[in-house]
Amino acid sequence: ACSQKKARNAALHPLWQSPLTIPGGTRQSPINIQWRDSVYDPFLKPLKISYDPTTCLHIWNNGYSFLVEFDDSTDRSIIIGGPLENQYRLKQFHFHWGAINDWGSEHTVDSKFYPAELHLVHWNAVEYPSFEDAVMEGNGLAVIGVFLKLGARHEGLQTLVDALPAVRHKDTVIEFDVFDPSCLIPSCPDYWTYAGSLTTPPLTESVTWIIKKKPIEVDEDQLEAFRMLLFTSDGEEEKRMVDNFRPLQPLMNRTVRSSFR
Ligand SMILES: N=Nc1ccc(S(N)(=O)=O)cc1
Ligand SMILES: [Zn+2]
Repeated sequence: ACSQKKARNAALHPLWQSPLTIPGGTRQSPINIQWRDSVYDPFLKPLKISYDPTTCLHIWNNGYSFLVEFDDSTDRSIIIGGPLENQYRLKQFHFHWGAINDWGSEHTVDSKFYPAELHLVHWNAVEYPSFEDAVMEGNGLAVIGVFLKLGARHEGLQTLVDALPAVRHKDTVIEFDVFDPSCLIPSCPDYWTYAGSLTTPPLTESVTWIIKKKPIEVDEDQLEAFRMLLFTSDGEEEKRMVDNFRPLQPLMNRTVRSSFR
């Protein structure tokens, strides 16, 4: 059994091989969201999202996902309201997905996996001078999670999908100068929120998670386009970029709040 575990572990991408628990972690992510255990909080405000599409910079493959990065030197693309004390600046968004449609998301709802999950990463530029500083603070980051489900083709996502062949290998980048990520966020205002962490190293417990209740629909070809990306650099033995999600973490002493009854 031990040698089997070693073999299975060796099959994992280096990022997820290390014992993925941080000592003393009490608010790790992702978690299963048990709908019936979430607590409606009438004081939660609607989340206000205002992105400036011209703050979009580039897409790059960083070896564990593909990231669309934004110019976060000003407050042009921000979110405010919801569970947040002040406004947070958009820095990047990325996805997590599976090798097949049965899994791929990081969070689950009533133990159901979605084939993929979008993360829009924001940082508290009101209280901290940089993203790197905010990553170390309990209220430093706010990440909006959006589930992707198999269905109709998503026209807004397609502009991203068309660019993916250009970032197939790790550490490749392509300029991407106008994109409004709000087209990837469901119009339904309902969300769950809880205190959590980054789901990849440094795994710091600095994230206010805002998980949208409604998924967006994407089609099979669009999911397949994610799966043709590679973890590996040009010239290395190819390893398909799939199953780049962290295992579920214990809820411990946390309550998931809902913005809806
Ligand atoms: N180092 N930056 C990171 C930003 C966001 C995430 S996640 N997957 O929690 O949104 C992980 C790492
Ligand atoms: Zn993520």
